[in-house]
Amino acid sequence: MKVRKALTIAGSDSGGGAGIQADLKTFQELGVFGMSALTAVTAQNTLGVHGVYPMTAAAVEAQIEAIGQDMGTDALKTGMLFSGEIIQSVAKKIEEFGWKKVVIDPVMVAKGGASLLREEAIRAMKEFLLPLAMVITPNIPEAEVLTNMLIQSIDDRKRAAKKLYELGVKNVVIKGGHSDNEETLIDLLYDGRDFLYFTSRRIPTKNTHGTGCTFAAAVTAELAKGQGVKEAVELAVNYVHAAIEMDLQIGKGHGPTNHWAFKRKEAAADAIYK
Ligand SMILES: Nc1ncnc2c1ncn2[C@@H]1O[C@H](COP(=O)(O)OP(=O)(O)O)[C@@H](O)[C@H]1O
Ligand SMILES: Cc1ncc(COP(=O)(O)OP(=O)(O)O)c(N)n1
Repeated sequence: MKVRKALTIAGSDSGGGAGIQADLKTFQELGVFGMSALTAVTAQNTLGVHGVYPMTAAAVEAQIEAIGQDMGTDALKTGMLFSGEIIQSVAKKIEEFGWKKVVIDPVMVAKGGASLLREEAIRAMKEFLLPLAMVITPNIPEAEVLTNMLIQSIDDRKRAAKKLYELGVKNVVIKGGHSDNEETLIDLLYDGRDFLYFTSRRIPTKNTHGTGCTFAAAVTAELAKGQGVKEAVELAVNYVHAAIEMDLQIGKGHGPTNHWAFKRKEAAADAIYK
């Protein structure tokens, strides 16, 4: 059996719901071997971010180098990158190792409002990282920052997706969690030619901490297994939906999602149809 590998380059969430913890749980659940390069440690729980302690760019490079020199990876994702300097180091290493299945989750702000990316880093992200992306997965506020646009309608989102594509990203997913529709959510995929709409029911819950990380990690895991972008995004939409639907009720604030849920749902469906 060939073991598929996926790398996350992201920050640590001590609360376990977002960041590298969410990524590694998702990789494991989807059957790929997870590896990590840490960009920052956050002291975080369901109530918010209480401290951010970035790694040096040299430490981030050394971790990626260690993985690239020995194990390699079938796909990678980036999450919290914190500074322009770290972004440049990450982009340099991705190019050096010639990695192509690159998923960029342009993490900027945590749910409670804490900044996870310095303002000066946005330019570096657009200049150095986005041209290397096979897939980018911004939420609506992140897409607004990256395109300098106000996004209120689906047509705005389509225009923003085209702008991001023009920056060199091969596939753009603008997620719909922050839209004002209380019934349904649309995650939109643009591949430079067609728009695809993944529609799901909005689940009324405050326990959505780490949904963005989990979504991008699921896309990465599927790409690592050899799936196409459309199939990977479709799986990610379903994976996150199950994780929100069967929430865990942990903590006093915005609780984490349930990374076991997707497999449990699949197992239950298998049992029914046996
Ligand atoms: N309340 C919800 N019910 C169902 N799906 C949701 C809900 N909130 C977010 N999602 C899904 O979670 C994923 C992440 O969405 P979004 O909230 O836009 O990103 P982020 O977590 O990065 O802010 C998307 O697939 C979105 O459709
Ligand atoms: C360490 C770390 N990385 C990323 C995030 C943001 O995660 P996201 O999935 O966008 O979830 P919310 O913060 O919006 O719940 C984070 N909080 N911490």
